[in-house]
Amino acid sequence: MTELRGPVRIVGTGLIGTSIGLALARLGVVVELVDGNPDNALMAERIGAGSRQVEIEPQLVVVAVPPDHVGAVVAAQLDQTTAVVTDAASVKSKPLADARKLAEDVSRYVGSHPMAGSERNGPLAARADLFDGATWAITPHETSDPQAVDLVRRLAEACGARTVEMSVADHDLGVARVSHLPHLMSALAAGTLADAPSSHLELSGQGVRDVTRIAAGDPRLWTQIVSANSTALTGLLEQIRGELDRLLVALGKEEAGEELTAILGQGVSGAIRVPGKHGAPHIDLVTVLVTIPDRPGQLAKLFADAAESGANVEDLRIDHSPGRPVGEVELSVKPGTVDQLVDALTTRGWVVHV
Ligand SMILES: NC(=O)C1=CN([C@@H]2O[C@H](COP(=O)(O)OP(=O)(O)OC[C@H]3O[C@@H](n4cnc5c(N)ncnc54)[C@H](O)[C@@H]3O)[C@@H](O)[C@H]2O)C=CC1
Ligand SMILES: O=C(O)C(=O)Cc1ccc(O)cc1
Repeated sequence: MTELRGPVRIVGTGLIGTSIGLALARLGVVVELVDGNPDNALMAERIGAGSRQVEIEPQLVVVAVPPDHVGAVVAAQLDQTTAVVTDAASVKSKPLADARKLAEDVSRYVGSHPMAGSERNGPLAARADLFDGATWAITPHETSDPQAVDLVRRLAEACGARTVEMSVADHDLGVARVSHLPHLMSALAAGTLADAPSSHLELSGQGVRDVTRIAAGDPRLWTQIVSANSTALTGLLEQIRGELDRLLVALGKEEAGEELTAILGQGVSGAIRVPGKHGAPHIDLVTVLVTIPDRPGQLAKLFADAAESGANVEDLRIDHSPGRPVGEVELSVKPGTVDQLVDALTTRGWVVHV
């Protein structure tokens, strides 16, 4: 096994690069920060992700720049160092093809992709715990050196992630389904709100927030991501176009109940296959709804009371609309622990619904 000793050079100190730096800093690994925009490297240094000047040669270089630039930066780093080089781009075929055009030998390069991020960008959006419990894909190519693959796996683990190894092509098909298509659907749904009357937007609840959150991602970055994965996306979008036509026909019928139920049922079948947190299989959780007065300190009290119950809160959602005197907190717990949570909260005066 190859040990991750560092230094690790990060090229591209935005959301992902700076988060990797912060995660490695937790372990005391020496991190060098490089960015085409000096302000971003300075900001990343100031928030503790590493240092802009490191005298020792890197053991590993992580390229965390937008996909169109990855191949060139990877090739330059292979040329300038003797380090293993990886990248974090959301697509894997194009960076590899670009790097191969520019570098003679790409055996020290192994692509990778942390499956965690945010709709925000830049170093100020970075978090040390961004990858804790997340999946991180490692995508060796035909000539990747096995020791380089090992070192990249070590990087992902050091950042708190669990790794899955897959081919470059399979990765790009997979992310088209679980990341890029959902992003485009979110953008289309959110786009219809751009000119909506504010009286309609005032009706917004958690559902529309869930569906539109990722649409706020940087359009320039996402243009590069979806363009680089256009073949896989085209197939999926054609499938969706067929389903949209089926939906329109069903909605146009007077007695369309069964057809609509079938389409919505297919959605349920897909939704329950999305794995739960930490890559674990999906388990049915029970949601306990707690009404919470809009006063300082109430959330802290609720969490303390929930902890007293001994039930582990697996997921949490806060639905709070400004101007309303109360908000609602959803605590998701395993079915076996619902009663103890409800009892403990009710005894302590909370208004609880299951
Ligand atoms: N945003 C997300 O949630 C996720 C993004 N990724 C991938 O990570 C990579 C970085 O994305 P973000 O951190 O979100 O972007 P970002 O916009 O926050 O950061 C990108 C950084 O790269 C720098 N940069 C651009 N071109 C450069 C070059 N040629 N040389 C040196 N620095 C350069 C920019 O100045 C910026 O600081 C992308 O390839 C993206 O596909 C992967 C997982 C999640
Ligand atoms: O914001 C989220 O929930 C994401 O899923 C972020 C994300 C964006 C791009 C990726 O390549 C991987 C993850």
